[in-house]
Amino acid sequence: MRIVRTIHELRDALQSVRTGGSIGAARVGMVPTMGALHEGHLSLVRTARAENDCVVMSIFVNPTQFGEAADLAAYPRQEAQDVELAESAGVDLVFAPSVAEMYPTGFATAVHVSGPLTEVLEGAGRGSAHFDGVATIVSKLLLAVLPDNAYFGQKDAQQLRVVQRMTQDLGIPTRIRSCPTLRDEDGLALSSRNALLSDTERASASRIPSALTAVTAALAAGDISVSRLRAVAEEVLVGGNLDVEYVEIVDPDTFESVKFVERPALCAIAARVGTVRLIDNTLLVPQR
Ligand SMILES: Nc1ncnc2c1ncn2[C@@H]1O[C@H](COP(=O)(O)OP(=O)(O)OP(=O)(O)O)[C@@H](O)[C@H]1O
Ligand SMILES: CC(C)(CO)[C@@H](O)C(=O)[O-]
Ligand code: BAL
Repeated sequence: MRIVRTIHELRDALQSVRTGGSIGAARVGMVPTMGALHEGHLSLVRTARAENDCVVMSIFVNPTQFGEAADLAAYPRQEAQDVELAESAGVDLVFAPSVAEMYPTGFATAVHVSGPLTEVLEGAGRGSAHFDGVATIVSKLLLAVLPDNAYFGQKDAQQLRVVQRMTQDLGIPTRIRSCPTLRDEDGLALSSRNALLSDTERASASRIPSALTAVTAALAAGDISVSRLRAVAEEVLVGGNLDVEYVEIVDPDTFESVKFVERPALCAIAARVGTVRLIDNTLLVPQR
C-alpha cells in the first residue's frame, strides 16, 4: 500500500494503475474519510475491494465542514493506526494531504448545494457552511481521483444525498454507492466521535438507536402519524441526559418533512451527549 500526500503524486500513482501492467483498464473505487478508522469505514473498503481493481482511501479532516472550532480541535487523529487498518482491509493507495495542499493560499471557490436538502437537519444544526464544506472537499477529492465508484455510509444519510445531488449536477462521472450503517452490540452506530464518550455517556448515547427501534416498532404496529412517532422517539431519549437537537421524519430523497409515513421515510436523530454530537437514522418502511 502506498501513501501519497499531494494531488500531483496521487495522479502519478493512479496513472500507473490505469495504464499499467496486467490490470489494464482498472476500475478505481474511492472511500473518502476523515480518519480515526473503525469497522464502519472498513466495511466501505471491503465493498469497494469487491467491486473494483484498485481502492483509494482519502484521510483528511476537512476544516471547512466544521462549524465549531472545538469540534475540529477535538476530532480524533491517529494516522499511523489508520494506515495499518486501511492496509489490512485492502486499500491500495492512501491519499492523506495537508490542509495547505487542499486549500492553498488564495483558495476562493466553494461548491454550494441549495434547497431543503442542505437547509434542514444537519444543515440547520451545524450551520449552512457545513454542506458547502462537504460538497467542496468531496468534489475536489473526486476530481483528483476520478474514481469509477465512491463509497459513502448511510449513517450520514443527508451527506450521501448531497453528494449524489452534487455529482449529478456537476456531471462528475463517478457512481455514488450507499453502504449500510455498522453498529456496536448496544446498537450505537460506529462513529469516530464515539471514542470521545465516557462510559456513562456511552450508555446515554445508546438511547439513540433504541429510539429508532421504538419508532420502527410503533410503525409496524400501525401508527403512521409523524407527530406520534416523534413522541415515541422522544420518550425513549428523555432521561438519558441527552441534549436532543432534532428528531425528524423526512422524505429520504428531498429531506422535506412528511406528516404521515405512507411511503418509505427517513427517521433521523441528532443529540449531544456531553460535548459530543452524534447522529443516526433509519429508513421507515410502512407495511402495505
Ligand atoms: N457506522 C458506520 N457504518 C458505515 N459507514 C460509516 C459508519 N460511520 C461512518 N461511516 C461512513 O464513513 C465515511 C467517513 O466518515 P467519517 O470519517 O466522518 O467517520 P464517522 O465515524 O462518521 O465520523 P464522525 O461521525 O465522528 O464524523 C462516511 O461516508 C460515513 O458515512
Ligand atoms: C465525506 C467526508 C470525508 C468529507 O470530508 C466526511 O464528511 C466524512 O468523513 O463523512
Ligand atoms: N461524518 C460526517 C462528517 C462530519 O461529521 O463532519
